[in-house]
This record gives sequence, structure tokens and C-alpha cells, in this order.
Amino acid sequence: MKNYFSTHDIQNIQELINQALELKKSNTSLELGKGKTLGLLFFNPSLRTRLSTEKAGKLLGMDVMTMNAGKDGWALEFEDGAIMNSDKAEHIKEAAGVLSQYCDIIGVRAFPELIDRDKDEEEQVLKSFQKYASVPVINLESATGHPLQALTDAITITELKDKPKPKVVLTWAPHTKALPQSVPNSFAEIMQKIDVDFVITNPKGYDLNPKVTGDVKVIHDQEEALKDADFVYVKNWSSYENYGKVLSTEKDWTFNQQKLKHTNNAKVMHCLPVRRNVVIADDVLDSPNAVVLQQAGNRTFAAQAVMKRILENLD
Ligand SMILES: NCCC[C@H](NC(=O)CCC(=O)O)C(=O)O
Ligand SMILES: NC(=O)OP(=O)(O)O
Repeated sequence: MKNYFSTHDIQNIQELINQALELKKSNTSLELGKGKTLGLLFFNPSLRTRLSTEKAGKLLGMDVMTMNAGKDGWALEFEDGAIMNSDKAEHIKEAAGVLSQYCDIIGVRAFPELIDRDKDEEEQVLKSFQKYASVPVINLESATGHPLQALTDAITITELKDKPKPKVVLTWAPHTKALPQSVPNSFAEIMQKIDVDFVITNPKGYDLNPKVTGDVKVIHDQEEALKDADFVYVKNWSSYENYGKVLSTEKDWTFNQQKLKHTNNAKVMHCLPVRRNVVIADDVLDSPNAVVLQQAGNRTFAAQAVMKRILENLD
């Protein structure tokens, strides 16, 4: 693996999941990353991604440097040929080039602005880092995807499933803020790569990018979709059609015990952070059905498996 930009960079998903589960079991610190440096750049807040990726780097023997680039770094210019006489102090060409002097792998988090769909879909920040860095770049959640989260989710479903082909439902839930489609996009992508019966449910107006969902069944009746689900992945996202808009905050889509009754005693997942009693009710999050902590725990092994692949490719 050269870069990890999206789940499409995974060549053999089953192999990568198995690798992550082996790393989880043996918990050995490998020598592979010795003398190598991982640099993590955050243009947005993070708890899990930052700490699990740092931990994964350390478990691989790497040195790790993290920077809140959005807050502490120079404002970056991304336009080629820009006359930089305004608020941007540093061009991505130098920033990515300099980072490549210090780091062997670079991770970048850059959320969408959720204003201009075409602009967000260009993935200017991640793509520019890839273009101007001379070392591999990992996506730590970008405008349209969160592939380390998706790999974690596939690992968690694999280790918890009790039948060969479980039913997995991705359900929209309300939120007051406009959130990216990154998490549901990558989750939908990866669910199409593993052996599950996958269904998406959301209110009308919240259908995800059809290029991402492909042939996946989208049901607008949540109760119908939840029937017999073995796993329910709860997540809010803003509208794709009416780009970046919060069309409704329909409380009756909040995932609670009453919803859980329609399922096959499903395991309930969320990428976190989760707004309690808005997205998922306490009666579910505090129940044994919630597997969100185990899911977050697996972030370390997903990052470790991905960076192991990249390190093996470096020499
Ligand atoms: N990295 C995991 C989720 C990040 C982001 N959530 C958020 O911004 C939640 C913020 C809030 O609840 O105020 C998202 O949905 O993509
Ligand atoms: N799930 C996730 O990516 O969490 P953070 O935003 O805290 O990194």
C-alpha cells in the first residue's frame, strides 16, 4: 500500500481485517517502524483518531509527532500560482515538502466546508498533501471519507458476528449541526466489500451520494429497515442533495430501546463522539447492545494494520 486515501486503496480486505485481529491478539511491538517518524496533522478536533493512530505508530516502533495544524500552523495556500499577499503565509508545496523531510508517513485530517459540493469532492487538502509530499499520506477523515474508521467498523463486525452473513443497517439519526457524509460514505463503501446483507435507512432528502451507495438498498422507513438487523450503525449526516443542509432534526429517528426491539437484538455501533439522547438514547448506549467502546478500541489495530502495509512497502 502506498497511500491510504480511501477504502478503495485496500487490495484484500479480508487479509487486512485478519492482520488487524492478529495484531490485537498478539499486541507485539514490531521493529518495522524503528527509526521512522509518523507525523499527524489535524485541521479539526479529534480524540480517537489522534490517540489511536499515535498509539498504533508507537506499537510499530515509530516516533510520532502530532500538530494541531488548523490552530498552531501557518494558514496554508493551496492554489497554484497564487499571489500570496493576503492571509495565507505558507504554500502547500513547501509545507508538504518540508514535512516529508521530517516524516516517513504523514496523516492528515481535513473536514469539508459543506458549502460547495464540487469543491469538497475535489478533496483539495488531502490530494494536495499527496501531490506535494514525497512520503505516503494517510486520510484521518477528509471531506468525503473516513477510511480508518470504516476499516475499524469492518473489523468490529467481523469479530462480533455470530453468523456468516449478518444483516447490517446504517441508520441516519438527528443532530442539530451539519455534519460531513465522510463516515457514512466510507462505511457504505466497506460494507460493499465484505460479506454482509447491507441496508441504509434515512429520511427522504438525506440519500447519500449514489456513486457511493451503488446498488445498496435505501429504505426510507426506518422501522422496516431495522427488521432482523444484527448490527445497527447509527450516524447523522447532512443532506447530500441539498448539500450541507440540515433539512430536519426529526426526533423520531433517535435510536432508542423501542427501535432496538425491531432488530435481532442488534449490536449498536457509532464512530463517536455521539450526542446522547439526540443521536442515540441513554437506554441503548448504557445497554449491553452498545459496542461503541470496543469499536473505538479497534481504531488502534486498524491504524496499525494499515501503517504496517505502508511500512512494508517503504523499503
Ligand atoms: N470523526 C468522527 C466524527 C466527526 C464528525 N462529527 C462531529 O463533528 C460531531 C460534532 C458535534 O457533535 O458537535 C463527523 O460526523 O464526521
Ligand atoms: N471516530 C473518530 O474519528 O473520532 P475522533 O473525531 O475523536 O477522532
